[in-house]
Amino acid sequence: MGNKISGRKLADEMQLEMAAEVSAMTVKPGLVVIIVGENKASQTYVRNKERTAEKIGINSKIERLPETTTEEDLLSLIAQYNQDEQFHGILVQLPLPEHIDEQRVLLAIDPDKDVDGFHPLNVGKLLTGQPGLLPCTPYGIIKMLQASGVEMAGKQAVVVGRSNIVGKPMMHLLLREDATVTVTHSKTVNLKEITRQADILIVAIGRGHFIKADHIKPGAVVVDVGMNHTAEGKLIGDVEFETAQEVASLITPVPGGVGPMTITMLMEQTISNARKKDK
Ligand SMILES: Nc1nc2c(c(=O)[nH]1)N[C@@H](CN(C=O)c1ccc(C(=O)N[C@@H](CCC(=O)O)C(=O)O)cc1)CN2
Repeated sequence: MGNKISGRKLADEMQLEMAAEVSAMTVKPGLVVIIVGENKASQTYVRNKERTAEKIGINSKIERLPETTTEEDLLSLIAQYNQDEQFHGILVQLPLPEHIDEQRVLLAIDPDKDVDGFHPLNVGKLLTGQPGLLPCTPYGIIKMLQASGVEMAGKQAVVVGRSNIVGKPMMHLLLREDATVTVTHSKTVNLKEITRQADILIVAIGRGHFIKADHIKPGAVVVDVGMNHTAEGKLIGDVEFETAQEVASLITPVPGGVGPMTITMLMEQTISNARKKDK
């Protein structure tokens, strides 16, 4: 078995449609991305966001701040962009340096401009089933599953990982699609017994090749959110792709799976915010 879901291909298609939509808008969507420090992976992701925004016709501004930036300085920059009507989306790249309180920073972003969906108000809306801005990685995964014709209603979905960015919001989005959801994590006992029940297995545990073929029920749909670098510098997922694709009916690769969709959903939410201001 084994059939790759290309997030890259779907992302390219969606971005083309977005570019056409933006060119017809009277308000140019604006996105500001704030990055603090020199984290190499974060620098790459931010560059990719800038390139994608440019391709679509979104006005993007990158605020690159030094590692030594104080929490107060970061908060006052966010307050400035909260007031700036040119920007419909504000994103603070994570992780932040240790001396900055991440929750305080996320709380400072205007919830209506929180295109990352991390503000507690948007998290609460997701939890209570109200429309709101969504975390981009789980939102992108739902889009990929829908585009691939994967039925979620009534299916057993297992999420491996309980982060605020992926695992927890993924659980709520799958529930919204009427899946039956189990969330597992690093302290789960008998993990393999649980993952082998999954019709849909979402893996976001942050450990390279943690999930092997024998964790997977034959015919399951497997989504790999992992992004790990080997000692040789190779990018690998949380799932051992080569063996897993023999068992899965559909599987996302790393790279080229979930990652490009994360950036695409960020652009989608920025455009959708700008559309509210469009005549
Ligand atoms: N404020 C946020 N911070 C972080 C988020 C987020 O959604 N919001 N998610 C991750 C990083 N991330 C986006 O910011 C992200 C990671 C990876 C990719 C991606 O396209 N990856 C490529 C491979 C890239 C490479 O070669 O290294 C792929 O999978 O094909 C996009 C976005 C943590 N921080």
